[in-house]
Amino acid sequence: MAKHRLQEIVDELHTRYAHCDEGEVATYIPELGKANPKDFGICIATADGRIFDAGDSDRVFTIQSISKPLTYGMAVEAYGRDKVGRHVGVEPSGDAFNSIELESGTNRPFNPMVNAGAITVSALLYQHYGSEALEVLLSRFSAAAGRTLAVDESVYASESRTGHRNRAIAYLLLNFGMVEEHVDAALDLYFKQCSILVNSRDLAVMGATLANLGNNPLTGEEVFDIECVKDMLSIMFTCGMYDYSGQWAYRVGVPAKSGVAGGVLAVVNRQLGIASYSPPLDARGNSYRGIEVCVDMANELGLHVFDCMNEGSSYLKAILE
Ligand SMILES: NC(=O)CC[C@H](N)C(=O)O
Repeated sequence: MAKHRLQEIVDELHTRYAHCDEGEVATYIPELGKANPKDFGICIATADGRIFDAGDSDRVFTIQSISKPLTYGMAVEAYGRDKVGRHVGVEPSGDAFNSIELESGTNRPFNPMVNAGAITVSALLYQHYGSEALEVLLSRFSAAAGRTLAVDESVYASESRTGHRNRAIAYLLLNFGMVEEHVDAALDLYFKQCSILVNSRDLAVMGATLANLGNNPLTGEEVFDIECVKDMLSIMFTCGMYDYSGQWAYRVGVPAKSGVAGGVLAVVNRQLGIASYSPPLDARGNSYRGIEVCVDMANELGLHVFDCMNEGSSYLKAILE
């Protein structure tokens, strides 16, 4: 039987970038520095539950900032958009992910995709769920991935021991009333959510769950409320790749989120979850190969939301038939 076009493309892209050695593995969280820079996995999950993968797509790594859109969706679900909006904005910051800058006038973090915004969101979740927050979060992430996920205790301990900058950000947020008391518990939740172990396949299925309006296409489980999915994807589109978000929208043109362990998750609305894993990062903290793979895939499959091949998603629809 002929290879499916999506299997062909993941295989081609894996071969194309297999020997690329650009980028540096993150070491500011010491445990992340142990990653093998050669690890490289790509996975596509379709909104109707098919999987196409290549390379080390089963290799686990910590989700890091790719947790941020998921916790944001959970907070919007728990509190509603207005209340969450009083604590965190929706504007791209144009700054690095760990910037201490807050929005002038409101003192809110710019958006939930940078650390300041994500810590605020974790604080809201802690306030809502108390000591059960981690369990609630793990079960939601697991439902999105379609398998039981767990925290990598050594990455968590490593970040908790060295995360002074995030601690400073959290106390600044306390000073401005963006987070309330329990700062240390909120930070602990944030460090743990970043340390959840996933593989590229898990991320792709999470992406397919978002693409499929919040319903996991492999398990049939309703994971996220449809209104929250709209908010999650909007913010991933404008802010998901930090200070590369403008270029990403220009070159790839779909919502996405990266993490410092080397994961990238992209979503083609109603159609695909795309994930890659490659630990070496560029200067902005995005996986070097992850960006290249997504740029090429977007060009070759006409994924960009404004691509002329993408009229009514017809090109991809035909491939998916
Ligand atoms: N960009 C990232 O993935 C950052 C997440 C990391 N846990 C941090 O807070 O620094």
